[in-house]
Amino acid sequence: MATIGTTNESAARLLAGCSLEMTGKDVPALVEAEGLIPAGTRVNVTFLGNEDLETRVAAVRAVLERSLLPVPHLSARRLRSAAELDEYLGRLAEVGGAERVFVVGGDPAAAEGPFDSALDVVRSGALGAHGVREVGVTGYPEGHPDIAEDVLWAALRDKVSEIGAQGLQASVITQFAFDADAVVSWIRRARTEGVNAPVRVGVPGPAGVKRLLGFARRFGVRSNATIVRKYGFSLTNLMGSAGPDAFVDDLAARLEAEPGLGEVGLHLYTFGGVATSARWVAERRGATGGDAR
Ligand SMILES: NC(=O)C1=CN([C@@H]2O[C@H](COP(=O)(O)OP(=O)(O)OC[C@H]3O[C@@H](n4cnc5c(N)ncnc54)[C@H](O)[C@@H]3O)[C@@H](O)[C@H]2O)C=CC1
Ligand SMILES: Nc1nc(=O)c2c([nH]1)NC[C@@H]1CN(c3ccc(C(=O)N[C@@H](CCC(=O)O)C(=O)O)cc3)CN21
Repeated sequence: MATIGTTNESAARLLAGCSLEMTGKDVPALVEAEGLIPAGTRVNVTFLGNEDLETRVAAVRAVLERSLLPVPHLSARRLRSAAELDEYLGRLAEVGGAERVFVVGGDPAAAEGPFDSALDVVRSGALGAHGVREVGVTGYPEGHPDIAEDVLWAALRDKVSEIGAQGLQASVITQFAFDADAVVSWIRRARTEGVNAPVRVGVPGPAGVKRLLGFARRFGVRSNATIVRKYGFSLTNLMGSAGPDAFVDDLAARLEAEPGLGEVGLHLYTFGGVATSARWVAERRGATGGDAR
């Protein structure tokens, strides 16, 4: 059927440019995934509270050594001083991994240093000074448990316009979600808010159902029974694992039915399963006929 064929093509396109995410502890998994991840793939490196600067830099180097593009995260509230921001960006520039960063506010309820929000980090001017050219920021298709909707939209507009004013390229990665409909509505709203930066839709890679629902609870991501069943979870088998197959097909079909949403891609939160996610993308691309770049 023609419609299915076309949808498969757009799913393949989403998967072909898909970015991944890893923590400092995932370097062995990245090594295991060697050969499965196409050169030029963006790999985000998280900024967890329980990892230090050299662990993060080592992960960025591991990404670079595999001809992949590192996107190190900076967590505004976790930075204890402007000097710490400078030191990390300096180390990233030294190893050749400072071109792209992703800036988040950070989960701590209060700032541990001078930066209360991602915008504060952008405004410091430190990014461009260290050679950053692309700055990613967050998006929340289903809202944030502790931040009001109007505050989130104002923050997004302000960040994207400040990044542009500094001559840098803005992009958005959304918090993971299980409901493609909510995601598409959010992108539509972003465009009407004047946010025209490329959006990467965040979705969990294949992982254990219990683990995924645990992370969803921890980060305040909506996961009611209807939505998660549609996503592909089996709630009667919590020991099983679930992948985003249905979500990606659904998203691809919706994007195709609604051209004019601008540049939209995919981002996989791997939650400790970099190799599993890389294998899943490789298999799905094969299955849907997507070509390697
Ligand atoms: N979406 C993602 O992939 C990730 C999201 N986060 C979390 O998202 C939250 C906000 O980060 P951004 O979206 O970059 O917002 P942001 O830094 O652009 O801030 C937006 C507004 O919310 C306030 N804010 C920032 N962090 C907050 C927090 N933890 N609790 C309450 N208010 C906060 C800021 O002062 C500002 O007014 C943080 O909790 C952050 O840790 C953290 C890591 C990854
Ligand atoms: N609000 C919010 N805060 C975040 O920190 C966050 C989000 N949202 N959205 C998704 C991304 C992905 N995040 C993460 C966080 C931790 C691991 C992780 O593997 N952590 C462990 C294992 C913990 C466990 O198994 O429970 C670790 O080794 O630290 C992976 C992705 C952080 N992210």
